Amino acid sequence: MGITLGPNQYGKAEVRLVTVDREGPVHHLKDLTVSTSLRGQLERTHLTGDNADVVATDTQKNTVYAFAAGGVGEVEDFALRLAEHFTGSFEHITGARILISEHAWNRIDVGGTPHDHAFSRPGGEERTTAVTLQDGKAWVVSGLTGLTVLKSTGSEFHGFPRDEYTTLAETDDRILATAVTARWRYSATSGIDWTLSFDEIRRTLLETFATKHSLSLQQTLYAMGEAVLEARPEVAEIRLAMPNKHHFLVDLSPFGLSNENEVFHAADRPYGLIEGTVLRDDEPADAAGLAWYSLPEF
Ligand SMILES: O=c1[nH]c(=O)c2[nH]c(=O)[nH]c2[nH]1
Repeated sequence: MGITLGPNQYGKAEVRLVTVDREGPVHHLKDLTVSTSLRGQLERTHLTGDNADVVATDTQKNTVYAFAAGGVGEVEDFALRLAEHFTGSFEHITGARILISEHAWNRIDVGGTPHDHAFSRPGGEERTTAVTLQDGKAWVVSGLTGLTVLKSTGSEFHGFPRDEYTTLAETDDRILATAVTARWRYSATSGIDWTLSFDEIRRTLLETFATKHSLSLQQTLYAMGEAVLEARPEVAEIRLAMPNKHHFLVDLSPFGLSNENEVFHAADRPYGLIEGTVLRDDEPADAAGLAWYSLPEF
């Protein structure tokens, strides 16, 4: 019986990086969490403790900060620069996975004017990118998390099977709420206006959620993915994870009151978790190859 080392990677997780880009008195902030993971011929350190091939995670962290000098630019380009640096500079490092979450800051509005250098943090949404570079081939999977949305009508759920454990009432008018996590794989790694693409995909996701009359969250998920693929040719595939943030009608009958679809309990847990991939016919599901391998959440 032999024992061998299987797939492995290592790096610095969650490097917190804030940059201030000064355009005279007007400051531009970038607030990122960057995780680096390197892959390659790393048997020596695992099997014998010989660290000759190990780019220290401390070095990886320092590289992230050093590369931020002079400007981060778009997160996709920053991640590609880092991945190319690590794989290009160290012979035994043949692959890199760089994850970046970008935390938004909005300018504080002072008397109707956006302030030059004071910002506020909008709620929990993040823009994300995951760049994978392996043996010279790169993939970009970008996305967003924490995009919390709710529609107070335009959602039904009925026609599901009933057995002895089914208590859920059928409804033709319910609240539909979710916090969207979306990740999409780009078909190229250059020649794409990343921010424009992100903004348009986000807008398409929101508009479809708002306007598609929903018979299930699954149907809404598919419609959102389909709309993105129809609108954005640069996207090869999109994966969505959407928790069903249940809003249950409160039984007011003990108080002699009726509830005309008006008073709800916003439940925390458990929640339905609806996940799905929407693909192009001409892009087989496994075309992603290493793009998705060991990505958190998918
Ligand atoms: O949109 C829904 N999909 C489900 O699969 C489901 N299951 C459930 O209890 N409520 C809902 N709602």
